Amino acid sequence: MFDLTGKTALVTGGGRGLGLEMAKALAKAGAWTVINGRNRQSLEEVRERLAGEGILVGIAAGDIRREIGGILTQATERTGQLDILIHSVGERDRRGTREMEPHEFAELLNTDLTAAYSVARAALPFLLRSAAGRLIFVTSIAAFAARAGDPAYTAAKGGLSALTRSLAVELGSDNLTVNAIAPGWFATETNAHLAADPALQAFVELRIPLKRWGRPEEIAPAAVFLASSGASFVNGITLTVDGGMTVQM
Ligand SMILES: NC(=O)c1ccc[n+]([C@@H]2O[C@H](COP(=O)([O-])OP(=O)(O)OC[C@H]3O[C@@H](n4cnc5c(N)ncnc54)[C@H](O)[C@@H]3O)[C@@H](O)[C@H]2O)c1
Ligand SMILES: O=C(O)[C@H](O)[C@@H](O)[C@H](O)[C@H](O)CO
Repeated sequence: MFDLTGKTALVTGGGRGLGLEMAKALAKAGAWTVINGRNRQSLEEVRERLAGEGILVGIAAGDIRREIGGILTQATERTGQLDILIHSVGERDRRGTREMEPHEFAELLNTDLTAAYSVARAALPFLLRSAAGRLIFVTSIAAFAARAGDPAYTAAKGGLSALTRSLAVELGSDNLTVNAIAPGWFATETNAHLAADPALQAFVELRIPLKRWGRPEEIAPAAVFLASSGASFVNGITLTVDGGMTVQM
């Protein structure tokens, strides 16, 4: 039910963090998996490291905001198909409303929301040719619950969850489903300084029912599930993986 043999997957932002964890899991489930990032050299290093662990992946270097055509060409080079697209790129710019100029707000929205639309649109011809195409966005619990002083990221992720519903309704079919994953607080590289901060630990214990940060690899099973035939009738959802943080009063 969760076997991805014969599928080809592209994970944007797959060179590190949650994207890398999801890519590894797709590859282990049998998909030919291609990781995207901006820096070819660092993708090559990741590829070599994974090969040492017995996980073989392809690479597709390029900036998703400008080079999606070339990224898709690289991603489909080997198999001529693309069945699963996990769009994990997401930048943060945590400046409050008093600090952030409108053009800076627009820039983050461009990276986190508009580019997601462009990536999805460019990949559509491939995904629709698949017997069971899977478009999966990576949003955030910021889509449902705001933290103070983070207007652009909050708006972008809220928009991305809405875009998930919109595309699921417009394009959903036996050939394509559109879903999202909303991670909560994960101790990824980007959050390492926060995860190591003892002052935040009390907050984590109070606010997250599991009383701890998510381990990066704990995001991966959600991706495998949504990508698999096991999720054939799941369309338009945002699957939250947050240790219960957003359901607690
Ligand atoms: N880490 C968390 O706790 C957390 C929580 C909620 C949501 N998320 C979301 O999950 C996703 C992954 O988060 P992460 O913490 O692993 O991120 P990260 O910053 O560690 O990794 C993102 C990767 O994307 C690449 N990237 C950035 N811009 C790009 C571009 N324009 N083109 C191509 N590649 C680009 C980066 O180089 C990096 O390798 C993001 O969308 C983020 O918003 C993360
Ligand atoms: O991408 C996100 O949505 C964020 O990374 C957060 O959810 C962090 O994990 C948290 O804010 C820790 O500071």
